[in-house]
Amino acid sequence: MAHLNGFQMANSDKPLALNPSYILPEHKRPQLGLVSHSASKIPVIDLTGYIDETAPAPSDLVRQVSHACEHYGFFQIINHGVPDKLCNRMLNELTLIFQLPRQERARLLSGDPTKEVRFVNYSVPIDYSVPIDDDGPHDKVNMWSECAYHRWHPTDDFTSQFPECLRSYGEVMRELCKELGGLADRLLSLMSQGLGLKNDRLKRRFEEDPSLNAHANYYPPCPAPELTLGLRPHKDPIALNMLFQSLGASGLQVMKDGEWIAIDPLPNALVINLGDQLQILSNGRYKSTVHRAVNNKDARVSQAVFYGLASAVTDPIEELVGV
Ligand SMILES: O=C(O)CCC(=O)C(=O)O
Ligand SMILES: [Fe+2]
Repeated sequence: MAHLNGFQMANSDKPLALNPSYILPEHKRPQLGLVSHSASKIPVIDLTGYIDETAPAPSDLVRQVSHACEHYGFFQIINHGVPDKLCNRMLNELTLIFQLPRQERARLLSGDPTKEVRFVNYSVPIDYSVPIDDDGPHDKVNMWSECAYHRWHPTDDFTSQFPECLRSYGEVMRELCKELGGLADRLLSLMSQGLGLKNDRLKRRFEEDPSLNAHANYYPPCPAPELTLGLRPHKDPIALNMLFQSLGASGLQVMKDGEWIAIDPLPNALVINLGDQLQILSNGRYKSTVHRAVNNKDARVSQAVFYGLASAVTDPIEELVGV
């Protein structure tokens, strides 16, 4: 990805620079030399031929998904049925929205979570408390990233609220999200089957009270990846994340058995991870896992498409209680 020298955060009239507000205290730094880049450490699951979520899936596929959900909370999928061209077009359009003049992004900058479309970065005060599993008081340090939040939906035109400057990004997202609705159904069916439930059990539960949000993340080129973080260690509070990442820069890292493992981008793969809601719905069988994003000398983008329940409080699926 091209170097964007001179990137400006939406609310700053100066090019982004490594000032003390981005530098982590020593014990919070990412220690990149200790991170494992072994591709085999996080499962890669091939979904070839799995098209109809209403039919029973091959038992080996169900086993692979269930094993990944129980032991990692993260896996990558290939041959997932979402056209690769569309995924790449979306990542290109996403990159372009962070090349918009910063004044255009500034108009959409807001810490108000009720706004349907908004940009955020860590120097904008948030007027609500985000339920994240944080590992300590480094709140004063800004993360080296900016994000565009918006709703998504497989069939509604969620882009009708988008301003003109997001039109082209919105068009490709709308097309992509039609596909992601189907992918989410297939994944939830595999997970339901892995839990010994009816294929449509999780899907039906989500449909009672759905929440659909997308986070388009931009990590600007960083002169000192060792001293900064793009996203602090956290678990996703919602149920399911379908995550796209740009090729060429590795940034996503997952905590497993006390070690950070990089999920280096794989061509045409999507990263799937579970959040706290699926851990609860599965009565603790499936795992929500701590992860973070680190920076690179080059820019990196990712698109996190979250699906889950709107309510902050949820119970395990009834059939899984007391078994
Ligand atoms: O950029 C990434 O790969 C991670 C994004 C993420 O964890 C999030 O948006 O919650
Ligand atoms: Fe996350």
